[in-house]
Amino acid sequence: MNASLTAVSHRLYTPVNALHAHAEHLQSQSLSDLIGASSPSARERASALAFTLGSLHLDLSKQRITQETLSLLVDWAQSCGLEAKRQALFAGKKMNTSERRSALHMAARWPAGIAPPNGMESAVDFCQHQRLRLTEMVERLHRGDWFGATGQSITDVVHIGVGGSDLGPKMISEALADRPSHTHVDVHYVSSMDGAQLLPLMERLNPATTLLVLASKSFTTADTQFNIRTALTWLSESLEVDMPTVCRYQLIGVSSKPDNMTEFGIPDAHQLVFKDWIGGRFSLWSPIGVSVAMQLGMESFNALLEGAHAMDRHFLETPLIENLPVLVALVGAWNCQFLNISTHAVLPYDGRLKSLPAYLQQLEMESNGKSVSLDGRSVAHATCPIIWGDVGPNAQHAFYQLLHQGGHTVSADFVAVASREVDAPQAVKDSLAAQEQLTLANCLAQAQLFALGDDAIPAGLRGHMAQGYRGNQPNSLLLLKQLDAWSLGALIALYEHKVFVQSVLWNLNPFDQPGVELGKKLATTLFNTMTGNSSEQDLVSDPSTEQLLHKIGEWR
Ligand SMILES: O=P(O)(O)OC[C@H]1O[C@](O)(CO)[C@@H](O)[C@@H]1O
Repeated sequence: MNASLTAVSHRLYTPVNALHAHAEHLQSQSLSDLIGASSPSARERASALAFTLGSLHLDLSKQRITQETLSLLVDWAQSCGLEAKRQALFAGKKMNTSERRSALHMAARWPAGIAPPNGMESAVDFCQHQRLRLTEMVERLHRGDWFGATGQSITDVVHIGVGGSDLGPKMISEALADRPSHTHVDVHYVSSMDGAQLLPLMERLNPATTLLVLASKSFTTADTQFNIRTALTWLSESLEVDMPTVCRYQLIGVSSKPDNMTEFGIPDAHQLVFKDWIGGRFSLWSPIGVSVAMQLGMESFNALLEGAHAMDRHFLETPLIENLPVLVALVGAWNCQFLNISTHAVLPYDGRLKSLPAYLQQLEMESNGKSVSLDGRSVAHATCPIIWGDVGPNAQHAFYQLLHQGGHTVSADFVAVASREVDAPQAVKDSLAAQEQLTLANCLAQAQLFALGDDAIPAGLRGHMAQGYRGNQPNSLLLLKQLDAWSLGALIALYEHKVFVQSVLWNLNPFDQPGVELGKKLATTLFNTMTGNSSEQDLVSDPSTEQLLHKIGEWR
């Protein structure tokens, strides 16, 4: 019997107890012991923990795991019924139990001509119909056949949404902005409820050639409703046309509530619909991505969906031990639950991925930041870690000091791109190629230093360099061959399935967000108080808030 099993034999054997015992046993081994030059099996281990799918490469060799860890983790996943639940997800079973809904974002990227799994067929039909409508709208815009209320052709699109109706499309638009595209349309994103992002656009853009996209699954989110009201008022006032006319010509609606869109004055031909079985934070593949398609063109948008679909098939069909989203999820849960690492940094080594950390914050934390399990019990441990991060090379000059020598243990995902296609004169290309290599070298060096600490310092330099790098900070590398639409689609779908797998391990519903709703209700109450519309029950009772309301009132 091995050491971990000996330890667990004193307690009731469960996969979770076995993992705790294994974690205790591994405490004595640092990452240096596992991957350092002195470890005889380091090379073999590194190669066993590296996985490639198409243009995506995953390296888990700097995680605090052994083959035994992985096999215990897979046992745990199997004991949670992961294989059956994965099947149920794709078959459209109501995985979102609190809202009694399926979670079929995979249907939005299922290609025509490939039979979907049983149970997903009607969802795929619906999504393909909406994709045709979306394609028509995008092509009309790109042909220059979309005219504003005063007869001028549209040049700019302002996408107004928040949370899942903003973060995904915005992140993709930024990441792929330099891809060749034949469109002449500029896309801008507005989400902040205070109007701070909208104001400069209203100063800069031509109202006669600006199209608004109102992206809101629920069609009730105050942030979006207030932004759209200001933007429509701007168009109506500056063009001197009434509001219904502006809505008829210069507004597209994307929502799961077609009746609300109609009531708002959005003509049927300018409505795109997705169903409530696509969660907000999983919706960038649905018509919520229309602005991405408007910016990049349908070819790139379709390639994004194809990459995501390839990851869906891989997730659905591959054994757990070789399954990329499963492995990433298992390692994440291992760090969080068994090694007690409660924060996780997302560090893209490519400026085009600057919004990836914010996107993943919502995807992971809104999905699995929960402590009541599916059977209504309190979960006894922290679930999702705190996700945070920034563009890696810039962050090296900001918060890496703490990661290297501060007292916190942090896990990290490094995300890097191996090469970049640039259309520029040869000398500029050469110079940029050197920048790429410098960036990759920095990425690998930091990952090494996180893992090995002082042991990463070459012997010849040890005397000259400050010591005290703790190391032992586990990290993964996700390397894309290129930052193209296919690879990005596959990467994002990997993270989506990671979230699902972790929800199965922790027995959570990843598809609702009850905690967010209470905050919204409280804000409405305070808004009513501030605008003099409060009723008796709206009155704020705590003196701290009352005092602040008073101060704001004094200064406004
Ligand atoms: O698309 P909607 O309905 O406007 O919601 C926006 C966001 O608000 C939330 O409900 C809460 O932040 C998210 O889940 C959602 O993505």
